[in-house]
Amino acid sequence: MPGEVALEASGLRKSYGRLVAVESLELRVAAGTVLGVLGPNGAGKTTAIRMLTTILPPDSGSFTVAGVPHTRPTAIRRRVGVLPESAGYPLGQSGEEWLRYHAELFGRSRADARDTARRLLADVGLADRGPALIAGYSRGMRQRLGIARALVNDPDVVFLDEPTLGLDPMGQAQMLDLIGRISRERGATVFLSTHVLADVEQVCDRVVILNRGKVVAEGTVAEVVRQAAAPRHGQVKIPPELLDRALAALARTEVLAVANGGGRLGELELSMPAGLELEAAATQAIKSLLEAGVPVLGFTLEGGRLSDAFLAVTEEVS
Ligand SMILES: Nc1ncnc2c1ncn2[C@@H]1O[C@H](COP(=O)(O)OP(=O)(O)OP(=O)(O)O)[C@@H](O)[C@H]1O
Repeated sequence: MPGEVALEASGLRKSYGRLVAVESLELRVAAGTVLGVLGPNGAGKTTAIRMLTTILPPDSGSFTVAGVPHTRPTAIRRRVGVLPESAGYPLGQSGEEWLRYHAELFGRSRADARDTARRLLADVGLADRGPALIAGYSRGMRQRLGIARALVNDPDVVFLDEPTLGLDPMGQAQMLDLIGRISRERGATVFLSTHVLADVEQVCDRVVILNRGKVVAEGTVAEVVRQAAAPRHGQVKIPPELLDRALAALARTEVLAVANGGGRLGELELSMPAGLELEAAATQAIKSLLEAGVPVLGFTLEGGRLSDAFLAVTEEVS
């Protein structure tokens, strides 16, 4: 359903007693998007997922999932798949039995449920482990089984709460590959709650940063970095013997410079202050070096870092 809106929320709010967990959530997510939802601990990510999957009723506000309004929770549940933050698994069942059971819960016939279970096990790289007891699965295998379970009903929107938590690098890579495929091969929309900024940079089309229950930044990774007015970074290479002269020259500009590796390599790490045009800052730095008689042997500018943007939009109030 390209061009359609998969997820929309307006003024969504939830409090636990006096604590406001989600203050006023505004979202509009196009179908097929992999949306990364970032936020410090307690920002309201899990609460938002619980509301959008109809587990938790909001105090106020409204939302739609795959075009279905929140007033029809049963219809929404048929259209979503969820991998909860700490999913529990029946250790005494095999992966295939467990998936078959869930496929039957969604109304599939026994034969269809068995085929679905086997197909999904293959999709998540567990084809040969389907008959084995879940008790013997590694954490990464359990998480992939959890994704398979979230897909038994061919959902339009898949909610994943911290899916790479506790996985080793291989497990993380497999999980990220799987997340990308959910969008590419199934056309489903993914709501990915995570603390891992690198995961977002790798698989997400768009990002939302939540802080204290509110969206504080939204857009593509590049847009969020720009909106956040985070500092930008670069590196300059100069002859090591001219290090002091270079640092003195740069100290007269608005660019902050620090020598890498104690200065032996002649590499300086540059930090351009937020608010200063990147090109202007770079020009200023190079000009001041050349005017001081310091040859510039190399110069690179990095794209904005999501980690800096994250800190810039969350640190002043946390
Ligand atoms: N059942 C509950 N009862 C009371 N307070 C709760 C409950 N669930 C969450 N909270 C509080 O609501 C706030 C938001 O919690 P939530 O779990 O939604 O945040 P989160 O962004 O998912 O956090 P984390 O990244 O740590 O998982 C937190 O302050 C949390 O302590």
